Amino acid sequence: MTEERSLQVKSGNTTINLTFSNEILSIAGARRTDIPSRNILDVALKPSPAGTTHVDIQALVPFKVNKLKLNNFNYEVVQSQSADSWVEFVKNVAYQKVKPNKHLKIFINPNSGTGKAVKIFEKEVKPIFDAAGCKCDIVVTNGRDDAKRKIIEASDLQNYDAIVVVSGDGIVHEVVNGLLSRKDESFIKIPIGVIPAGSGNALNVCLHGETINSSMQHSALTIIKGVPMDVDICSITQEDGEYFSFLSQTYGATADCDLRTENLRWIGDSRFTLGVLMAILEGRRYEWEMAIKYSEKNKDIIKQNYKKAYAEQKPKDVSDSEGIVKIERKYGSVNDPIPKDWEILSDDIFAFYSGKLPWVGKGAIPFPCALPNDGLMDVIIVNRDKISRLRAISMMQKIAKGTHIDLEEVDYYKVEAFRLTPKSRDVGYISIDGEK
Ligand SMILES: Nc1ncnc2c1ncn2[C@@H]1O[C@H](COP(=O)(O)OP(=O)(O)OP(=O)(O)O)[C@@H](O)[C@H]1O
Repeated sequence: MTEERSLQVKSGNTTINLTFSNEILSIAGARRTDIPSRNILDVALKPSPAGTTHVDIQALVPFKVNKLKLNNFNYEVVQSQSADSWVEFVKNVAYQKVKPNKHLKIFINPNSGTGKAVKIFEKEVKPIFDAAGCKCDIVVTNGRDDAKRKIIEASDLQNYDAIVVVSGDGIVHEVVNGLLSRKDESFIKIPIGVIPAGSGNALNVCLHGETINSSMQHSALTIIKGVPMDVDICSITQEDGEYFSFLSQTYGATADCDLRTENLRWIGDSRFTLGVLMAILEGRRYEWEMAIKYSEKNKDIIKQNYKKAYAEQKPKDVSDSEGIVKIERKYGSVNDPIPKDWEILSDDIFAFYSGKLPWVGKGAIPFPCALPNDGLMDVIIVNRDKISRLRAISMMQKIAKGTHIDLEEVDYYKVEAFRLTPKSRDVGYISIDGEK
């Protein structure tokens, strides 16, 4: 319970008490009551030329279903001597756990999703960052790897409180890879925030859930007031070097549904569904060899462990977060011999999907037991000869709710590492975080 403070202000012809108690800003007698305090962005005092003092409150208030709207409240203050301390008090409570007035490095991909990222940022997001007193340094990316290159080359990263991407997961992937490719690992502690302007926006769905996934205002608020959390990053070696992945690694129909439908970008996220349907109807078969180090193979145990870990999760204080402090590479590289305790799989598959986070997009939660920092990857393997076309369609529908893992044709594992070798380079893509 926070200390009671009130400020007498005029609203039209009535005098009202602005109070801030019990983490609720209530405006007694005014139009609006019970505005959650966490949505207050900024409070300021403004002396008018005539000598009266006004208090300006900018707040994100609930609007329609699952939306927020930026509102300005302006009141004339009756007792101006208590106004300063009231404003200070409200600011302190509204930004209890996070730094106010953040300095943000922002990357906008103008070609993300349906190509509206710049407009979305200018109209829906920038006014919120401005209201919260954030300083925005904006880069509009000019092509593949531009964001990655700029992160590697930046000499001023220490000046920023967060890196924000206005894009899909592709620019998040580039930022992660840029940070981890820097020589000075100290800067990789910077939190990454996301405004979902792409087609899949998996990271944003994982942060906000599916219902408010498309609310730019919620995403902006998370950047302003969210507490950073730790997420494992996977290290991947291919013949041409090392990559880092925060989201997923996939081969088979699950990779093709994204990478073989790039030309259908204009239809939005339905292209992924269409892509899997095409793979099922064509009866695609993917030949491979897989060496895998399991951590847990039993689905029931995986589910129980997940429930336990989830129940024990506690909100963390911002100061607890260490960010990415050190890269611990446990399993050598692609040219090393396969360790003895790994198992080898070689039956043809329909899909292999490995992930660090539950959702890979709206309506697709392939890894319902994923924990962002358990040091393990969740893996699905669908054997080509065990699943019929009909069951493959049923599996696809069940992925929307994460119940596909109960199908007997679907293997669901927790793994520490794997090595994937497609038999032919002509069949199918390998996709890392949705990138080729
Ligand atoms: N100016 C640009 N023109 C074309 N492509 C760009 C540009 N800037 C960045 N890119 C590339 O666009 C690719 C896709 O970007 P992004 O992930 O933002 O959108 P998306 O694919 O629609 O969303 P999602 O990854 O969530 O499906 C990235 O690989 C990125 O490197």
